[in-house]
Amino acid sequence: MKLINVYIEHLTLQLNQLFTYACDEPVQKGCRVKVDFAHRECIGFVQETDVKSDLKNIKPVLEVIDKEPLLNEELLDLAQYISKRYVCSVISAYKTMLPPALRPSSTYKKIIYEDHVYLSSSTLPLTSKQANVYEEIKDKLPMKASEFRKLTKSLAKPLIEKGYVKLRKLPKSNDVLPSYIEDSIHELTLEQKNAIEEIENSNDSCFLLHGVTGSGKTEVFLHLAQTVLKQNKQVLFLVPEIGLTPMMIERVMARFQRKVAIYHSQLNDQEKYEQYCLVKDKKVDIVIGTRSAAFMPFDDLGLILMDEEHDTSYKQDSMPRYHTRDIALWRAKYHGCKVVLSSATPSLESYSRAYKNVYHLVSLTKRIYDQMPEIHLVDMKEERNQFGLSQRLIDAIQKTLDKNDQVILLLNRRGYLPVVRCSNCNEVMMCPDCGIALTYHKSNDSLMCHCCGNVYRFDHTCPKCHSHHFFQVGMGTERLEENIQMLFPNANIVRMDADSTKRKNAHAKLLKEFEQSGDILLGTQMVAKGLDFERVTLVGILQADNALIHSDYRSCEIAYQMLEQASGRSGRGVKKGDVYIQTYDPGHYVMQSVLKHDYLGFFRKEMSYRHLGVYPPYVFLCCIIYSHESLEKAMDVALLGKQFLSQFKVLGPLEINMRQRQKRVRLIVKSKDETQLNQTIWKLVEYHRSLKTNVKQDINMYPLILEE
Ligand SMILES: Nc1ncnc2c1ncn2[C@@H]1O[C@H](COP(=O)(O)OP(=O)(O)OP(=O)(O)O)[C@@H](O)[C@H]1O
Ligand SMILES: [Zn+2]
Repeated sequence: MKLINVYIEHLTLQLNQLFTYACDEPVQKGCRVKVDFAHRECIGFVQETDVKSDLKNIKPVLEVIDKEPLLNEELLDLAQYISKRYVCSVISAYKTMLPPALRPSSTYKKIIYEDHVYLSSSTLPLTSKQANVYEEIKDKLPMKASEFRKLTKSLAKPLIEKGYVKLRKLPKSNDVLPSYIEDSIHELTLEQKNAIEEIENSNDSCFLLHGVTGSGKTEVFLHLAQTVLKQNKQVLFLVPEIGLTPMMIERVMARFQRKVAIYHSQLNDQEKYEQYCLVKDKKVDIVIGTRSAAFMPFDDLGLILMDEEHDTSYKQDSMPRYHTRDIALWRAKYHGCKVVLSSATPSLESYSRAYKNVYHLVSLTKRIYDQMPEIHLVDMKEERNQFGLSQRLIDAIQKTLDKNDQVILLLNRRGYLPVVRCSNCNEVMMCPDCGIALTYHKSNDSLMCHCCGNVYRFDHTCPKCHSHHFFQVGMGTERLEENIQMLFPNANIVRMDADSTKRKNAHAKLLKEFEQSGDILLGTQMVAKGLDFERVTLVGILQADNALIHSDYRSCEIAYQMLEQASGRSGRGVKKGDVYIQTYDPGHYVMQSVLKHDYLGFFRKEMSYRHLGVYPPYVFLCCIIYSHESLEKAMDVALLGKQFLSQFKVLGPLEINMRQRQKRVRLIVKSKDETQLNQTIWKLVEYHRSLKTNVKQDINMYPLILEE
């Protein structure tokens, strides 16, 4: 009997502990096996084969699930890197990397297959009717069996039985691609040409393409991709959010006129599996997708393009809490290819790396039509607020609609009322699990917690004093839509937020609708990103200060990025654009930097604050959250953790919002030395296990956002 070592997923286990089983079938590293673990059937992931062991009573493997490894050598190595860097289990990395249908979980889902009909040959006699149909259909094969039956009706069966056609099972397929559109070929601007040459002629491997909004970065991407595709290598286009995939897909398909693989969270399990196989079986050489697309099984990657590299969606906020940029850099190194990170508002981390020549900085300083939109800071202290809008913004909207141009309005808060407060007793409706105010959603007449997502029925009665009256203060996108429709009854309004885009392909549909017949697109930060509509000449940003109020160390960076990106949607074509930003704090350096489109000024100022406050990019952070139903217990264990980490500067323990009725306490660890931090956190995991406590310890290495 041969022995193998497998990873098993189990909560109480030490991270990455290996277990030995016996297996007489041939099995390779990276295959799944079914094993008996603690009297339960579990899925194990083979890590080592031909193992020697003196252990007695080694149990046999119950079943070998995969004949071939699910992950190639590169991805197996990548999982080790993720585990090490983010202090998580290798198996959690496998889970993230694989499409759900192949995940090493205990209840793995079956892939759905369907019959396809192939041409075969036979000498058995056919009736004339059968022969006629056979002649007709012969050239159209192969096709799906369901289609075949529709075409041949009662003759399907005899044709199959007599062996003229054969059935074969293939994974069920759904086409997720839009149809091709025409490409618009532009002559490159001088800056674009220089950028492309600089990247292609350089021996460096990582580039930061910093170009102002509307400077044609995507065109640079397409040219770089073209060169690599000609060498028969693969290209990966990463975008931060599903909302940005439709445009990228359209532009890439228009340019290269070929099938691409798409990967994002709105695909169902079957579709994900299919897209995964397209890459695995080398049927496509272009992949477009969000975070998880970074794990596609490429075998000859020639280029990675990461659009809007500053976007925080690139970091996964559940285990493994990886950042897509790290994955991109790791894979590029493995394949010996280039990575281009691009943004009009790079993250401070990336820009400072470019500053120090770790990344090669390439800049596009001008828009294609060379006019940045004009920013108007609207001081709301001096304005009458009508339905959340200032008169100046209302006038600007009217003027824009009169010209038959389009408007984008950003309000980064969804729902109808952000806080529901009883006007009799002042009671605020709260989420019992999270302890934060619930948002009223009018469309389904219910209250929703934007932290845990729970929805509560709302009978418009105060649970404390039974009054039926509530204050109507504040507004989310749902209410804004209502208000705007009232102010501009003839305008065609499209709303885009998490609620209106739940359904599959909703982003693409809403954007198409806006492009073809919309006057006003309003929504949350989704409308601030990447959109490229040349008729948009006005952007209005409401409650712009919201983003600044958070106490997070990165709030100002995120606020600046959102405001500058949203502004960047205005006046991208020949016509000049305007932007109205409604704020109570027009003097704030974030507002002043946006006013002048001054990224560098913002960068310098923000860096000086980070230096003073000792925050990234000057140090590395780790955020640790202890959760338990008892606050005291969570506190006690957090304090032990803090003691264990005494060589570092540690902030906390601090109580933060609870979740699922669990009290939560947070530590923030700062270190100038990345390796030392990583090694110590690994030791902390062991230390925590040795405490044998039921307080949960949750580790987030290099967190982007601390406030949860
Ligand atoms: N050389 C060119 N000549 C004319 N139009 C161009 C040229 N290059 C790009 N464009 C067009 O300019 C518009 C803006 O380009 P693109 O979307 O690539 O900007 P971007 O730099 O990615 O902006 P953002 O960061 O705001 O997303 C697009 O509609 C694109 O088709
Ligand atoms: Zn909640």
